[in-house]
Amino acid sequence: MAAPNASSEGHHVILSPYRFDANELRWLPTGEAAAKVRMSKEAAKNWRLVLGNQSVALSEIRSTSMLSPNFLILELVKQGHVGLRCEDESGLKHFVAELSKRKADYERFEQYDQSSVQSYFQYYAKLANQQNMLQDGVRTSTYNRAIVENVDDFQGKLAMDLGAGSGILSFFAVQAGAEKVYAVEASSMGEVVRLLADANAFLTKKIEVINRPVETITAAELDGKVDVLVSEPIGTFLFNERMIESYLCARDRFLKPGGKMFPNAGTLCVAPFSDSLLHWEQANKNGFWKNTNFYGIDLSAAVQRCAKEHFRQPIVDYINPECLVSKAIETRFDFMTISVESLQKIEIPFDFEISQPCLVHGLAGWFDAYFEGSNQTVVLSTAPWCSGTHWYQIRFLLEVPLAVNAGQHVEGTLKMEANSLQSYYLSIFMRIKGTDISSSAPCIDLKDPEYRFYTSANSYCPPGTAQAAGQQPASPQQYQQAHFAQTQNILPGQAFAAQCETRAPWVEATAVWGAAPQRPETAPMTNGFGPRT
Ligand SMILES: C[S@@+](CC[C@H](N)C(=O)[O-])C[C@H]1O[C@@H](n2cnc3c(N)ncnc32)[C@H](O)[C@@H]1O
Repeated sequence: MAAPNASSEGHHVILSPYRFDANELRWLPTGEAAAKVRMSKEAAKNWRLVLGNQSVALSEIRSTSMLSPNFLILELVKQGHVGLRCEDESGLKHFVAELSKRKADYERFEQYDQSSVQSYFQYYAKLANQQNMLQDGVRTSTYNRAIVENVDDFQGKLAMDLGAGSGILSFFAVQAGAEKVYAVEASSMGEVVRLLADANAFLTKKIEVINRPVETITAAELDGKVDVLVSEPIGTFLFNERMIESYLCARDRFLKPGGKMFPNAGTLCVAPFSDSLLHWEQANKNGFWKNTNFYGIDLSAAVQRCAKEHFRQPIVDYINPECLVSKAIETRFDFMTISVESLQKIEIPFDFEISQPCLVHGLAGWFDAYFEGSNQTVVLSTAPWCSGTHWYQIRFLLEVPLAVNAGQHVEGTLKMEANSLQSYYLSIFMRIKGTDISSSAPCIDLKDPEYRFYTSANSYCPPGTAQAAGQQPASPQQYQQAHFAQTQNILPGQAFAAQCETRAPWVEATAVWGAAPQRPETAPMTNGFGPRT
């Protein structure tokens, strides 16, 4: 489909090829070459319809159907550009400003790479993938508590469940006393919500399924604004999938003033970590490309590129809390107030005091989600010291680690930039405070993580967490021993390069701690949107 176009040429606004409802300034990204223009007869006097180089005042158009005394409905079925022209330039400016605001909502999925959108909804259309989320006991039970234990926010209320999936949060809302729940689901999983609701007598009349992206719903389709919005729009490192933007869009358009959001806030947490084994694993993944005689071809020219490729990948697995070498910093995002625009570029400055002499190999991250209800606050935490979830934790690696002594500070910034793959590119800059010794990770691709929990026998398994098939946790004690053997003689600010040669022996020793890696029984399913596995 062609890129959306709403350019202003003089007094013309050209809209192509979207269906367009001028009265509500509503865009439907259907790709149909037809336009629907709806506005009051009064407003229509000032507007002209432009088709190619012909234009006609809306009020003069005869081939219209009158749906109500107040609205003029015009259906155009011709191919090509369809537009409006206003005689009054200030009116046009106002129109264009409003249009741009509304356009952002309706084009949410148009702005993305379409193959990304397609695989995204295909993924969620499968029961197996909904089941994975439902069976994340920490996630589902926390949502359950947050909803059913905040009865005052649901009793007799009108609710919306954005991204209903199998419908579970809609059903919890009814259990908490909601009068009616709009279960909004863009994928064909909407059919399952209906199926399950009709199979459970207490749900059937209380659930209304809207099987479309929330961005395409109009207020007129609802009984009114809702009292409470529930959603699980959370991807890896909170923001992968960019579904929180749809959550904010639903808030702006459908939540009553003073209404509640479940969750109402999220915190992103980052802390520096030291994990030489992980770094070594990644640094050595380019081994194949060192081959100088692969069927007579020297592959080694690709070695550097291969290393960069692996360091661009965030590592998703559980983190042994002992790897963290400073207290985490938390950045709170208040879903009740933040804007979609504020999520396009996120910057997290940091200044960590390092607790022990170590190599800092990068930044570890996780998130918490808050449900601050009228009856009680419930927190869904994915921190390394909490029970594991399907989000695990995440680590962003520095290709060249920093050697830091206890008490030194590491300062810098984590930057996140939204991209058209419904995800983010991240960059990290870290410097030992008061020195010019720094390291950076310039382009990390949040959409393309390595699910190390499934690929490395060295991946950590927190107590009480079911291991992936074939996984053995590395011993934290042995790990720490080896780690400190490597790092105890580091001078303040000494660059890592000098340490490289001393690394291999103990890493080899640690590599045999676990059982030999085996393929997990079920290979992780992924659409590239985080460990929904
Ligand atoms: C993470 S799943 C959560 C499913 C379910 N609420 C649960 O907690 O088990 C997110 C769901 O939101 C749907 N979704 C994502 N963006 C959407 C949008 N803009 N409008 C409607 N549904 C959306 C996806 O298809 C997916 O089923």
